[in-house]
Amino acid sequence: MKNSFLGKRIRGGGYAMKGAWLLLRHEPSIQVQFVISILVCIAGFYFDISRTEWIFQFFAIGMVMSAEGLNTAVEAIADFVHPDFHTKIGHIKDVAAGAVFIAAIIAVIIAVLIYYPYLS
Ligand SMILES: Nc1ncnc2c1ncn2[C@@H]1O[C@H](COP(=O)(O)OP(=O)(O)OP(=O)(O)O)[C@@H](O)[C@H]1O
Repeated sequence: MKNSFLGKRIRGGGYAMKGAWLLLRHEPSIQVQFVISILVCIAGFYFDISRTEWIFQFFAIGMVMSAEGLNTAVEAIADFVHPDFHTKIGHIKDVAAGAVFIAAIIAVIIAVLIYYPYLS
């Protein structure tokens, strides 16, 4: 079982859950995004948004938090392979942060499209 296909998949899932817990426990940006996610979910229940709106909302939350997690991993790799200042490392980190920025902008647009009709 330990080295079977299923055993490896289950172990991989365990490592992934450990990684998600580490992000939530130690990354301030992920913690902020998690709190914002809870708040928009409360807003979703309050305004009784539709099933489709919930799908887009969860998609936006997943997109931003996944991008942030990958950005954290890129930053950690960059600092590990090259702890000193280097323009290339700066460029790599900026690009990774840019991916989070794009996801966040799209999430804000989705939030406006969902909640504007309920607020106007
Ligand atoms: N080793 C480096 N060499 C060159 N520029 C760097 C280096 N480290 C950071 N920078 C620059 O500083 C910016 C911020 O990097 P940093 O690693 O501090 O990320 P951060 O966004 O502050 O994330 P966190 O708060 O999670 O540490 C980078 O986007 C990059 O422009």
